[in-house]
Amino acid sequence: MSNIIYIGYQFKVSPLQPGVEILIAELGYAGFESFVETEEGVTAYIQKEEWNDSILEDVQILNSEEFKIDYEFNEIEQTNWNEEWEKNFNPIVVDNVCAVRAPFHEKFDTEYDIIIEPKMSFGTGHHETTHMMIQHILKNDFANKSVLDMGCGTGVLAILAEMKGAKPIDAVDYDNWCYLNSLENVESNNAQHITVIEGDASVLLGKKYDIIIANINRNILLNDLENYIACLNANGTLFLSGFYNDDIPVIEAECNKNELEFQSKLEKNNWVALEFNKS
Ligand SMILES: C[S@@+](CC[C@H](N)C(=O)[O-])C[C@H]1O[C@@H](n2cnc3c(N)ncnc32)[C@H](O)[C@@H]1O
Repeated sequence: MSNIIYIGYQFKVSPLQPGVEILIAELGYAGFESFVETEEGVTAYIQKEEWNDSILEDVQILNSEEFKIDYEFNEIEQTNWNEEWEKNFNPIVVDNVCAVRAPFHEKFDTEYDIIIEPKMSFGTGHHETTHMMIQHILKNDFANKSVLDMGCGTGVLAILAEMKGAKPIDAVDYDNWCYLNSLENVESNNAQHITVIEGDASVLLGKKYDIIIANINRNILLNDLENYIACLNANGTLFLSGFYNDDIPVIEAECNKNELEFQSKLEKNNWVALEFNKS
């Protein structure tokens, strides 16, 4: 881990809001792993091997009449990521009920208290989509339900599902960092019913679940939805996030095609999290 090379990009954004918020969301989906807000915008870090020039083209597309993005970059060898994280990761509490924090934060007086080891996997609860998926899980009955958390990141959603009584739970991510970080977080939270699996939709063949949670992105979801739905038991529930309001028609059409019925929607800063049921 100590010799992973990261490229740090310093983005200047004007005006800061909503520019920084939109930029962080986009960079997260493009593969950047951590963000430090600065007075001028944000510094974002990506593993050198994940880098490709088309990412900056995507960022340029974000330039609009409302805000402008300039950037500079420097290559850094990251040796103590935790130090950065400790300086910048604030705990969050969702709906006064569920805290997501690092081990070095003080414990909250909440019904659910999730500890995320300070690494770089997506899923600290700060992103709108994670936040809304936590809200969906909090609102629904998970007791004794078998659950798949597809694209588990830190494993935060699988851990909350277990805290709500779900079992057994599979937490799947194709990224080795996320796989390792989820394993660590499952242990830190003393979760007993979660199996962490490194892989993509191909590992789902022949599996069955009562509830599937997938917070990934529009294109992966459209590509893999059929595989997820094939694993969903009759009367099962599918929660999807990682896309915007504008993407709902195409996601909903794909779900309807596979006999899923729309149930509910959460929305935050134009990101959405949908609930479907299988008849
Ligand atoms: C937006 S993050 C969500 C993380 C976490 N579930 C949350 O809600 O915060 C999406 C995760 O999906 C993983 N992912 C992306 N494409 C995938 C695929 N085809 N199969 C499995 N995991 C994938 C990424 O590595 C990333 O950890």
